Amino acid sequence: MSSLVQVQNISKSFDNNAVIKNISFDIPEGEVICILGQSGSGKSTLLRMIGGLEDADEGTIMVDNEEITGPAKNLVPGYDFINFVSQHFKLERFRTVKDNISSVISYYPDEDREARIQELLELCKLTEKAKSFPHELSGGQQQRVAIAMALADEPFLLLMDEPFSNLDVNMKTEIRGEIVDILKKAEVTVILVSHDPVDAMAIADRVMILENGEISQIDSPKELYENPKSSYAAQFLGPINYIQTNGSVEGVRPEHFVLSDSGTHEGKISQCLFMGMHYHLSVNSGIAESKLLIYSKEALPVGQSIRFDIEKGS
Ligand SMILES: Nc1ncnc2c1ncn2[C@@H]1O[C@H](COP(=O)(O)OP(=O)(O)OP(=O)(O)O)[C@@H](O)[C@H]1O
Repeated sequence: MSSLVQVQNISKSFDNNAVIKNISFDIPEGEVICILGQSGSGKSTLLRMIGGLEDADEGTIMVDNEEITGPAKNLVPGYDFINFVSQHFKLERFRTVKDNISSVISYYPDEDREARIQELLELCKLTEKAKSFPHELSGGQQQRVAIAMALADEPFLLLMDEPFSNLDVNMKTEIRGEIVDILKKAEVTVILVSHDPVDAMAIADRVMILENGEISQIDSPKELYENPKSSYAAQFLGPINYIQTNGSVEGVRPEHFVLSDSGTHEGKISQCLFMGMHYHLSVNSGIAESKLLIYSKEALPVGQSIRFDIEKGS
């Protein structure tokens, strides 16, 4: 797979405050990559520079072999082959779903436009809603219209800035699945910015962890989750315990502790909390300085001694 996006030695400061610090990475064509980081880590700034909406101080950005430059060099910032979807997507209130999509490609010849609209309605599961107005749609359906509009003129690159942050938790889970489907079928290259690790793990082929304007790690979600290279990356993706083994410290996710009467390790429960899917046990153990977080299917009494093994999958 060839690289569609090449970012080389990009830096950006605002008021002498370095926000992006000498970042380089490539994105292969067709990949969905998620930039994950805390608030203020520079995610949106990086995305906006890739889209040509913000000037970089140093470095180069290439998309499909074309150099991307910001507003300082472009009278009309942005590029035809790069589209944005943000949490503040706007649908025209007095236009139907079909007309909203159609407005993006009004310059297509009639026949091509109609064919493309039908394709997008089908891809985004909106065929039944073609004649509906935005206020007649659920938040998830509106989100899908926004994505159909962003895909309408067949961009090479789709940039999504926190597209799910206005949706409630239940809706988000459903929409996440639908969006994964749409993006994969559309075969478009996507950069998604999020501060939610669940978005990243569910949607992305690769995840970039951005820490204070620097890349902390880029890997597949599974690799990042199982083998984080820093405690920042580790904690970002979910709870992790640090245990001492053979003189070194190792990170172990709670689900890798398996309770067993004949387990190798021992500990004492200091707290047991019901968390829905399982109980969270806080456990004092000689193998860790801090309390361990261990999952249990059943409630266990505080003060009880337990034994457990560490079982890491491949
Ligand atoms: N136009 C600007 N002028 C001055 N400072 C800015 C500007 N844009 C961003 N910043 C600053 O740059 C830093 C990074 O901002 P950015 O929006 O890229 O972070 P982020 O990781 O996307 O944060 P969030 O998740 O909160 O959106 C912040 O400290 C922000 O205040």
